[in-house]
This record gives sequence, C-alpha cells and structure tokens, in this order.
Amino acid sequence: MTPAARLAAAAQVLDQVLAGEAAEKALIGWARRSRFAGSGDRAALRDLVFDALRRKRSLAALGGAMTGRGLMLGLLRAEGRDPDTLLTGQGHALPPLTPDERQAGRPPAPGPEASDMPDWLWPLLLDSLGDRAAQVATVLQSRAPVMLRVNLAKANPGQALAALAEDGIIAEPDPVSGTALKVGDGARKVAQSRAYLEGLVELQDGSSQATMDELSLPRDGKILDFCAGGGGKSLAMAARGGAQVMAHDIQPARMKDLPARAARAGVRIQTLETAALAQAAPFDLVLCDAPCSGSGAWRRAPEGKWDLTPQRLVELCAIQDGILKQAAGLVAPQGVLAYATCSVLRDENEARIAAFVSAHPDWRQIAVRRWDPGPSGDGFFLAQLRKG
Ligand SMILES: C[S@@+](CC[C@H](N)C(=O)[O-])C[C@H]1O[C@@H](n2cnc3c(N)ncnc32)[C@H](O)[C@@H]1O
Repeated sequence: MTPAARLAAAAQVLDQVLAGEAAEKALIGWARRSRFAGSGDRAALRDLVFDALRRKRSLAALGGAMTGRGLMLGLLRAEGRDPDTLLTGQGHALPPLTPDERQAGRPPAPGPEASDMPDWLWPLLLDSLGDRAAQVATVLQSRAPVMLRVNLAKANPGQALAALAEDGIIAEPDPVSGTALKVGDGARKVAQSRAYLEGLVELQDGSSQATMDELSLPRDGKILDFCAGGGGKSLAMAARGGAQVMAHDIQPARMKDLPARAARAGVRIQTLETAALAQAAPFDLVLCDAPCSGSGAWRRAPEGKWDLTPQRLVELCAIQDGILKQAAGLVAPQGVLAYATCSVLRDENEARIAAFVSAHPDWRQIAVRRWDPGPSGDGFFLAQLRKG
C-alpha cells in the first residue's frame, strides 16, 4: 500500500472508532476486509490509528474536524507535511482538500486541548502532578518504548542481549531497573525470538520492573499477587527466587496463560481461586496491583484517556478501597501489604492509602514511590504498609 492509501485506511478505521468501536476490533475488521494488505501495512496502519488516538483533541483542532479525515489532516499538519502530496484522490488516496478544509483548522489552545486531555481531568492532573502535569501529558502523546525484563531465573542481561541479537533484535540495558532492556530495532520480532520463547526475557514495562526492585520481597515464606491478571508481577517476583509465589484474580480466567508462562520462565506459581485464599493465608507479602484508570499507561491504551468519566473514577476508587481492605486481612502479623497502580492520579494513589490508614489505624505506610511516564516506562505508584 502507498503511504496515501494507508492514510485513507487509517481515516476509515478512525471513523469507526469515533463511532464507538474499540480500536483493536476496528483494526482486525479492516485486516479481514483487506486481504491485499501485508504485515507491514497492518503495522503502519495500527501506528497511524494509535498515534491519532493519543492526540485526538489537538489533531482535531489542527485538522478542523473530529473525523477520521480531520485527524489525519491534523496529523500531517502537526508533522509539517504537505497534505496535497497525500490527499490526491488518485488510486486509494483520500480526496483532495476542499476550499473549506484549507481554511479550517487552528493551533490547539494551551492547556487540556494542546495536552490532549479531557477538560474535567486537567485539574486532577494538575493537583496530582503539579508543574509536571504538562510534561507528563506530553509524554502520553507519543508511543511507549518496548521494554523487556530479563528473567533472572534463566539468564543475566548479557546472555539475554546476546540471544536477542541472534534474532536481529537490538536492545540495551535501561537504567530504570537492573532487569530492564529497552528494545531499539526489531521490536516486532520479539514474540517469535528464541530469547522470548525460551523464557530468557518477558515483555514488561520498565516502571513495573522498578516496582519489583522496590518491593520488600521476603527471602522465604509466601507471597500473594492478589490482582494477578495475566501474572506479569507474579512472574517477576518468582524470578527473584526465595519465597513461594501464589497468584489470585477475581476473574480467574485472566490467569489462564499463567501456567504456560511460568513453565517458559522456569518458575513455580500456584494460582488460587478466591475460595482458597483464607486457607492459604497468612502471607508475608500481599501485592495489590489494583485495577485503575491506567492513566500512567495511556500511551499504550489511549482510548482509556477519552473513555474515563468522573463517575468511573469514583467507582474505581471504591474498588481499590475494597481490595485494600480484603487484602489486608490476608497479611501475616509482621508482613507487608503493597498497593500499586499504573495511574498518576492522586485520587487512586495517595488518597486511597490515606483513606485506608484512616479506616485501619493499626496500619502505617512504610514506603511510597511514584514513577512518572517517561523514556523507560509508564506512570506507576507503589505504597507499602505494615501493621503496628
Ligand atoms: C492492573 S490489573 C493486574 C495486572 C497484573 N498484575 C499484571 O502485572 O499483568 C488488575 C487486575 O485486578 C483484578 N481485580 C479486580 N477487582 C479485583 C478484586 N476485588 N480482587 C482481586 N482482583 C481483582 C482484575 O481482574 C485485573 O486482572
């Protein structure tokens, strides 16, 4: 496909997304209808669609319309490219600009529009991040790095880098964590590489890895990953060796791939249904990687930024409170309760810990850390608490 045809396809997919369809679903639908497209076309289309979704508001201002065509026009203008070279109407290209379109479009207004944030969220971001808010919003406008975690149970960073290089994947150690590698070239080959298939590396965000470095992991005893999901944190904790790692999720189906992932990584992780928790307790460490707005990771999932509502945020905070309360009951007397989110919002982070400690005065915070989204990873929050 020509660059102009890719642009036209992206405009079509974006119109479906703006009409309410999930971006992944719209992209799959397009690929099914477009058998002529190769893997390079699909990847380029995906990049165009997600680039536009990250910057939907500012691009619509520049392009003069909140439509697929308006967003693509805004993207070209933002990149200083001449729309007339791509919107030619020839072949599969979009039709040429109309006189009205030439007049339409303006620079986005400073503040939430230029920062690609919903208006209601902007004050919360300022309250949470202070003078870092605009910088964080800017980071969330561009693509996230592809980060790998070296599985220390199977390899050291040098061995992992050498194995990746055999498959043409060029990565380098990243200062965010001793286990972190940032992929430069060959990111799309990772999932088929020997290093990945043999469990030398896992795909894991850099800040998530830094969180693991920060956690007070017990040398022996038992750890519970209370909100395990696909098990990324369970795997990272198990790779450190020592304590026995157990994984739980309110939706056990989310952990369905965990046994295979653990086998590939050469570690043991026991999954627990909710009914089995009480019998397996107490745990020396309970990690709650709680469901959240995902605001620290909106580079990867930009639709979340536009779909979040004040009401949903209130609901999420209530879920987070419930999780902390339930998990606290599973911690051993001298154990640690750890609470993490991939959100940058104070409401979901410091405010939840404050609410928990106020309702449970026998608990105190022993450590807290925030990571802003940046070149090494997503925004992340980690607080650790102990009883007494
Ligand atoms: C942020 S995700 C976890 C990501 C995962 N730890 C990882 O590293 O890949 C949050 C998970 O919490 C689970 N969850 C939601 N409410 C829960 C609850 N009340 N108890 C336990 N898990 C819950 C969700 O099903 C979801 O899988």
